[in-house]
Amino acid sequence: MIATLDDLDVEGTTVGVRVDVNSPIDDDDTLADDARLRAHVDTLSELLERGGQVAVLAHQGRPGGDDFVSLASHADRLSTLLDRPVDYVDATFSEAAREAVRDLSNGGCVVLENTRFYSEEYMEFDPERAARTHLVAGLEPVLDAYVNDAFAAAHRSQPSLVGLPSVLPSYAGRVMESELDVLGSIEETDAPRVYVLGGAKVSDSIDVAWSVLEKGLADHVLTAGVVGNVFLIADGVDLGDASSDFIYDQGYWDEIDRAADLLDAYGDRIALPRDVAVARDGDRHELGVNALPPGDGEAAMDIGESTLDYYRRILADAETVILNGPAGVFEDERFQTGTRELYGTATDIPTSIVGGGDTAAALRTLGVEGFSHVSTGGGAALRMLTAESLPAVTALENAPQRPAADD
Ligand SMILES: Nc1ncnc2c1ncn2[C@@H]1O[C@H](COP(=O)(O)OP(=O)(O)OP(=O)(O)O)[C@@H](O)[C@H]1O
Ligand SMILES: O=C(O)[C@H](O)COP(=O)(O)O
Repeated sequence: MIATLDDLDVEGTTVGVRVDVNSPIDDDDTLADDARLRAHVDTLSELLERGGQVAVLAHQGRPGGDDFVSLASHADRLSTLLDRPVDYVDATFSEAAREAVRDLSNGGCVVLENTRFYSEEYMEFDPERAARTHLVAGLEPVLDAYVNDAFAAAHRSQPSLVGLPSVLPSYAGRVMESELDVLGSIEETDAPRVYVLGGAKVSDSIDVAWSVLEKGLADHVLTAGVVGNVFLIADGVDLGDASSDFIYDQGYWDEIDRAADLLDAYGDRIALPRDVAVARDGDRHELGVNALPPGDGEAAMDIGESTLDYYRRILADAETVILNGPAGVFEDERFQTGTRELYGTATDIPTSIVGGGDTAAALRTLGVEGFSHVSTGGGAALRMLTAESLPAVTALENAPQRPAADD
């Protein structure tokens, strides 16, 4: 059983809140998109309005990446979104950070520096070992409680996610709570249950497909995007050099064998595209799989109309649909049809759940709305959709005794 903000006596309490604001970054190293920050406004406002003092912890990017930047601009943006002053300190657990946290008054908020500026935070530990890291030792003395709202990072076993809840009374924030409510009960959703796997993360999608087919969670798996292309090749279709080279360059060539094994084991429940769209003379041009390979240099960039008809027929009987990854290269207007139509059809199904940060952004751009739930998580959502536990969630479940709630 995980405690929530309803169980926390907030007034006068100093709370470390782990959020996931890992976002696209502009050339000047500042935040380019605030969607992930906006998701955490409810949790942070509630804590501040209930008289808490909040120290925000988060990572941004990965060491070596162009988006591995300070959280200064995140703090600025958060101040606007929360409509109150938000401090920022360029330290995470040093004396300067502790001083900034101790200086908070009730209703005060400080953003600490990118947790991954410290090497331990980019390692995976078991919770007990994570509790003995510098970050946890440095922050524990100035925090009374810990709130984890970072569902999108909950598949990582890193100190700020599993170490702090080992030593502090711990609670799920509002984002975490709602994600767990929906994604934690996939097994309880009504069947027939259809998984739609698109996008470009082929290995992850094949893992999900294995798991949900093996566990009997999926009545059908519909493939699209690069995932669909890999399954077509695994099924013996010649997609031509452009698509094959792309799959090879992305490091997914070995996945073709895994896809073939999956087709051998569960082929009757896996649906493959019946046609694809390529760019020909500058326009979208659809080709049935029997007409493949496409011309020189033509890559399969989207699913076509006959695939959409086929998938719509399967979806017509579904009670629950779980979707991850776009059906095509939605960044190019000519190849948005598959994603817009397939996801649009899914909104008519009683329970429709979307996972994947890029997918959520694509749907916003395409104006497709009306799902039962759009997850803030990419990798974390995928893992939950296979009904597997997440280390940061387990850490919350095992967190120590907590003080009584406000009333
Ligand atoms: N047929 C295709 N060929 C090449 N790329 C494709 C194709 N179909 C989809 N894509 C690409 O897949 C990418 C998105 O896939 P991805 O798996 O990263 O989505 P996601 O799961 O929503 O993301 P995340 O897990 O990062 O939140 C897009 O950039 C899109 O252009
Ligand atoms: O964007 C995400 O999926 C999360 O913030 C986790 O980031 P990571 O994959 O770099 O650990």
